Amino acid sequence: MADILLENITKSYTTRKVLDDVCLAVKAGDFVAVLGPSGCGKTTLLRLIAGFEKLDSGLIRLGDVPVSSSRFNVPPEKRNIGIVFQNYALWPHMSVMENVGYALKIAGVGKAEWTRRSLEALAVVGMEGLGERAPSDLSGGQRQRVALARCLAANPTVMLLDEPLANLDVHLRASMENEFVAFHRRTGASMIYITHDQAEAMALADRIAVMDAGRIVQFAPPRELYREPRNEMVARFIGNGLILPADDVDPSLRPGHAMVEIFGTYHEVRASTDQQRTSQARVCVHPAGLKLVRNERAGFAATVERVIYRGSHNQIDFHADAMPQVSLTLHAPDSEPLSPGAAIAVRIDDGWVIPAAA
Ligand SMILES: Nc1ncnc2c1ncn2[C@@H]1O[C@H](COP(=O)(O)OP(=O)(O)OP(=O)(O)O)[C@@H](O)[C@H]1O
Repeated sequence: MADILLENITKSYTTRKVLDDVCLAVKAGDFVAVLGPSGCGKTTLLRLIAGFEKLDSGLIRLGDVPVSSSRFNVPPEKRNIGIVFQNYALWPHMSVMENVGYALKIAGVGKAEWTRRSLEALAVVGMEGLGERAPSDLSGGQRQRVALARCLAANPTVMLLDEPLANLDVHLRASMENEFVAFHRRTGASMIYITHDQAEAMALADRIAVMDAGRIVQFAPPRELYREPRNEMVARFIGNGLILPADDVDPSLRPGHAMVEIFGTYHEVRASTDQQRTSQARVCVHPAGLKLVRNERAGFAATVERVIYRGSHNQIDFHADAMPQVSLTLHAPDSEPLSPGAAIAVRIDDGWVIPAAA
């Protein structure tokens, strides 16, 4: 395992800046997800770490070794990095065993040794007995397992995964998620996992770097991103965050909290300990933090738009009467009979004042 350190990385294609002063420190053995919308620069970041692209400025270190700068670029095969791509990148003319053992073979490892390590790696990913098959005779999930076994056999200190589950169906995705976690535990490799699926990132990673337009906006554990998003982009991207306008933000009540006025009623929400008193702010709430209340003075007035039965709860889509153009959502027990058009009152049980831009 190795630390991965990115210092002030900048990369442009022609005149377009794709990565803009990116800094990231991944501790040895950490599982980090890089999450962001399409085109924000995730794959470019990964290709720079792997050594497939040269950076314009900044420095990348793997462990203690500087591997990329504007002046030098250690080639990919000298970085001891394992890579798993979305399209598996298996060689179609080779058997499963040959695919898994190929890197060891060309590195000069003897046949007995590469066969032993390949068999062991295949067993770890539950593919024993399938070594003689051709990749074309495997399912998508099995191919991804072979790609994982290939990494495992090479025993890398750093693993990069670029949307490895994107081509798999929902059930396979869930079982492969477990596979990745087990793989990480077993190898202790530092892992960087690229995805645009926030649920996947939350399920897998110790920490998530949220990217937007070539920058890392926030790098934090999943819980912190969900509860304390640094800006509106992160708030909306993680856990279906909803943004509400707040007036009269008063943090004097107790540290880490603030009283805010939202749609004419007062609510206590969480806030940064250095939140200043201000006349206007934006508050992030999640469907789970909004509650129906019987006493209409205890919540803001709202109107039900749609009720969707979700088994464990009903999803209530509604709008605040003070802001009818924006649809909001809360979860209510199935015992609560509501129809579209019903007048309701909604209290904010949990919310977070988004810090003012620094
Ligand atoms: N070789 C290239 N030449 C020119 N532009 C490129 C090249 N590779 C990527 N880009 C552009 O750089 C930007 C970032 O691309 P990148 O693939 O890193 O984004 P991404 O976040 O991985 O997106 P996605 O989730 O869609 O894969 C995009 O606007 C893309 O069009």
